[in-house]
Amino acid sequence: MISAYTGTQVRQAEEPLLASGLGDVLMQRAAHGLANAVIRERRSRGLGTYGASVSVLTGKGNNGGDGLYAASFLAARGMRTTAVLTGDTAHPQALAAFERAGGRVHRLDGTAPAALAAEAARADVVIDAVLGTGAKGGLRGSAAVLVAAVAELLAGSGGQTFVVACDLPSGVDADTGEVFEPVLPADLTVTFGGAKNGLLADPGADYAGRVLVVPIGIEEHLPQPSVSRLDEADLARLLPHPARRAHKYSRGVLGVVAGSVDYPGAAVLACRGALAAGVGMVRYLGPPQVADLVRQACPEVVCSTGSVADNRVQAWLVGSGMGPEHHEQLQRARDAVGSGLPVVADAGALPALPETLGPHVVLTPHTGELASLLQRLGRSEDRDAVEAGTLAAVRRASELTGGTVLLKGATTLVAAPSGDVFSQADGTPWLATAGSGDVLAGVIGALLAQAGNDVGRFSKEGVEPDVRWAAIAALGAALHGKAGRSASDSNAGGPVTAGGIADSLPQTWGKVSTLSNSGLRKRNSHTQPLR
Ligand SMILES: NC(=O)C1=CN([C@@H]2O[C@H](COP(=O)(O)OP(=O)(O)OC[C@H]3O[C@@H](n4cnc5c(N)ncnc54)[C@H](O)[C@@H]3O)[C@@H](O)[C@H]2O)[C@@H](O)CC1
Ligand SMILES: [K+]
Repeated sequence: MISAYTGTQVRQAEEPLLASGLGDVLMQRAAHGLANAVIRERRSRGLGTYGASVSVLTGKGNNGGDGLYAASFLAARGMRTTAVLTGDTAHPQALAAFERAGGRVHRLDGTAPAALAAEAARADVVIDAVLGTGAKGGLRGSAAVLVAAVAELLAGSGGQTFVVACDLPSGVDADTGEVFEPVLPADLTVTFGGAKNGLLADPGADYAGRVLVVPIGIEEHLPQPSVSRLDEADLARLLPHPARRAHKYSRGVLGVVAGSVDYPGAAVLACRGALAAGVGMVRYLGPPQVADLVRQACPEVVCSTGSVADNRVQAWLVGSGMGPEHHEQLQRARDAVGSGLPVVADAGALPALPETLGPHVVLTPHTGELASLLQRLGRSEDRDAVEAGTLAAVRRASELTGGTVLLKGATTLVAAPSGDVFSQADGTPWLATAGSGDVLAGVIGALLAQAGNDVGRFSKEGVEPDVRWAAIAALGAALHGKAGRSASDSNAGGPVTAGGIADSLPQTWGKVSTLSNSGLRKRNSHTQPLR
């Protein structure tokens, strides 16, 4: 499990060490981690450090101090280092160490930002160490002009310069993932002590590149994380496996109320997603024409045109491929939610549900649907507002409905009403294809049917009973993302179809579930790139 924290949580964890006079030690550990990441990155590209150039954009706080110390370590490896001081002051000890190591200093104050930006953009490595967790808002004044100019020059340069964000890209809010432009997009973010929430939520994640967590000795003082990401070791432990004497009913039966005469394909894709995600059996309920199509595409599915009450299942999937005019299907969706069983509610079902739900009801909106949901609940957020602050929006929807809310996107966020959030970014942009969401609903439905009652499986991993629904949805998002990536890989990195995602699911499941748990557990996420 990869854990993320707010800036305040990290600063509070640092306090006991700062009180014992270890502030400079912590900073040097962070700086070592950053410098080592730069060296490793160059090595992985077949490049050395001697003679290569580094430019550090430096703020006046501790983030700038990290950057200056890191550059002084890199100078000791033979790199040519330049610092651009954006503030009127800089961390005194770190600046002294930087100058002792032979670094050149430019002061933004009094120098044209354009000239400094041009020099910085010619460097082999740019370290963004202007703002860290102490930032209030984004870059301002000449620092903003400098960073915007560097970003523009690098965007047009063909990607020769490697950009590393120190702790987080300056202008990304550590707590929320909101972005205050301009922000220099990083290839790699090296973050200290624990990941920051803003690196695991869009739009902040768009600017972070790969994220590497460097331990600095504060970890035992950190509280429960507010945002977590399941890694492959978690998937290996949490995905259910059939017992030796399992039968199709004990393995979980999923009822599917999806598709309509207008969108019959959604029913097929939801069923294919569910079948490929290990469920014991799928029962489909819907209009006769759709049921015929489902039977032809998936002979494994038991189809009927009956009611929810007549079907014995462990979980329901409702809503994919349904609109407000499909009254009979919507009534089935409401009945499924009324049954008290776990439900994944997608697309057309979202506007038709009661306002108050339980955490066992997993809603799966995209950003537009989440904005509509929030507006129905009396909030003013539109789609742009949701996109600008995905973490806050998904938490708010979960808090207001009492349901578990999964927001689909490049980063998929799943919020439990307790405020716990899972963030998964396992996929590829090729997953943004018609029908992909129907397959995802199928996967989550299948997992709810198989593992919804297995409280112990999740509590062993420290997941509270009411949060397990969010963990199951996050498992589904991870599996779906990895299957999409694998489908694209088998197409040499090319496009995938929703059906292709479903086809890749069993092999993806097999691969992650046979990973050696113990081996992965030892490779703790703290030193692993998050993506
Ligand atoms: N506290 C510690 O012991 C450690 C902190 N670390 C680093 O320290 C950072 C936090 O340091 P700080 O609390 O000094 O905070 P920052 O380095 O983020 O900067 C805060 C400084 O910038 C100013 N500032 C705030 N918002 C601004 C804005 N929008 N434009 C311009 N200036 C602005 C503030 O007045 C303050 O002087 C972390 O991100 C991390 O990089 C690491 O060295 C590890 C140890
Ligand atoms: K930074």
